[in-house]
Amino acid sequence: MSALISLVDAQERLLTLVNAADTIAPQPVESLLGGYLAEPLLAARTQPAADVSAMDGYAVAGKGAWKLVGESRCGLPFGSHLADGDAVRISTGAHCPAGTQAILIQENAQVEGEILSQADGALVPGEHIRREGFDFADGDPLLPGGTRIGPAQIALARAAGHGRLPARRKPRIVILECGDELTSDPASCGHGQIPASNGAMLAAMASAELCDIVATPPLRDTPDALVDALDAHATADLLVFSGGASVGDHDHVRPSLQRAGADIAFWKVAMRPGKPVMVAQLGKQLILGLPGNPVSSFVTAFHFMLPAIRRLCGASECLVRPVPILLGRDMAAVGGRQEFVRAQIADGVVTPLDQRDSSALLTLATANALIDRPAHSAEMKAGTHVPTYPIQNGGNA
Ligand SMILES: Nc1nc2c(c(=O)[nH]1)N[C@H]1C(S)=C(S)[C@@H](COP(=O)(O)OP(=O)(O)OC[C@H]3O[C@@H](n4cnc5c(N)ncnc54)[C@H](O)[C@@H]3O)O[C@H]1N2
Ligand code: MOO
Repeated sequence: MSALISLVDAQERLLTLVNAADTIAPQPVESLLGGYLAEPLLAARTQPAADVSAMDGYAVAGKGAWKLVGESRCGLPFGSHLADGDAVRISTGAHCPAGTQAILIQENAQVEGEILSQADGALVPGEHIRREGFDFADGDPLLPGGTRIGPAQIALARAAGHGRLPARRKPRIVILECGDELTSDPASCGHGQIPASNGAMLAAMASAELCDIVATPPLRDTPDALVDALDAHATADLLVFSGGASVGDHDHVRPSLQRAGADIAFWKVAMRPGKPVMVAQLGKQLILGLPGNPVSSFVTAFHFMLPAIRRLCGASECLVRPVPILLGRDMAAVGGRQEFVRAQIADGVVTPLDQRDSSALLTLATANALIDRPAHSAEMKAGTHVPTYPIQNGGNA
């Protein structure tokens, strides 16, 4: 039970334990920002619904000069067709009347009274015309289920005729931080106490996903407090413990879970920081035990809590993939635990930060990336590409 497993095996194991939450009644598309499509998105209309102009100018039929016979505006299409020698004033996005052969852009046009002629440029048949359905047609499959819903997906869904979409119940995530030393009010720490900071950090990380988050006041380091917390939150989809994950006299999370009848899927992963991370199941409930050191909590939340929440929310891609970025400084060889090194990306180069202690929050808050150094990997020279996870961690963006 206490042998270290690799991160990749641990994540695979975790994701086999989690199912997406049930689907519920369709919800307004705008309310699904940050969620995932519960079903594939199909077009319920054709876009554009007719041939439309891509430029402001004139829709013309035949060779010029032309007689101006009307106007086609957005929302008010010209009601008739163009005969040879006819033209209509047209706006960007307006329907091209039947019979339109080309769009004469207004910069190249000359109008005298009702007569339009070409003053400049070339008139290419079909140019500046967006054909009916070139973006998508009614019934087309647009996006697969499990796609993340961001601003562009919201716009696409609406353009495709959907004001509401099937949705999933928001999973309920409860965050529990354990430690006799923790105080809720950072401004009033007694002797031997420190401000509780992991719970707020984990809740902030989880808030990137469309879930209901309950952050509780710090728990005492006692088995009774843990058992009471398990009872109190029995209906949550995911319980996230921070602290009490290791082997000390006051680390009660794993033994308390075992006593409560939970199955421990794994405890201890070959990673640094974050080794004592634990995943368990109690009935249908998933339980994560994250190590208390703040940077260990952050890194294990990044690799376990967020993927688990994404799976509950119905994501098809739950794991973030690292991107190769040019290394700014040599890095030493790595031992038996995969390392995640706080780093800064600037001007396309990633530079590791010196402080590696897993309690050092300042370095975490200064970092905008984690460099991924696989276990047993050799020394890396500056100028080579290193797998890197950009992290949402404040900053200017
Ligand atoms: N003999 C061993 N000792 C330790 C081992 C080990 O293998 N053998 N593992 C070390 C590693 S690695 C880590 S990481 C830590 C994890 O410890 P716990 O999960 O049991 O965490 P705690 O002991 O409760 O706390 C550790 C540290 O973090 C501070 N902390 C805890 N919770 C919070 C919070 N919510 N907000 C802010 N800070 C918090 C706590 O005060 C401690 O300083 O174990 C090593 N030990
Ligand atoms: O997570 Mo401990 O992760 O090595 O300080």
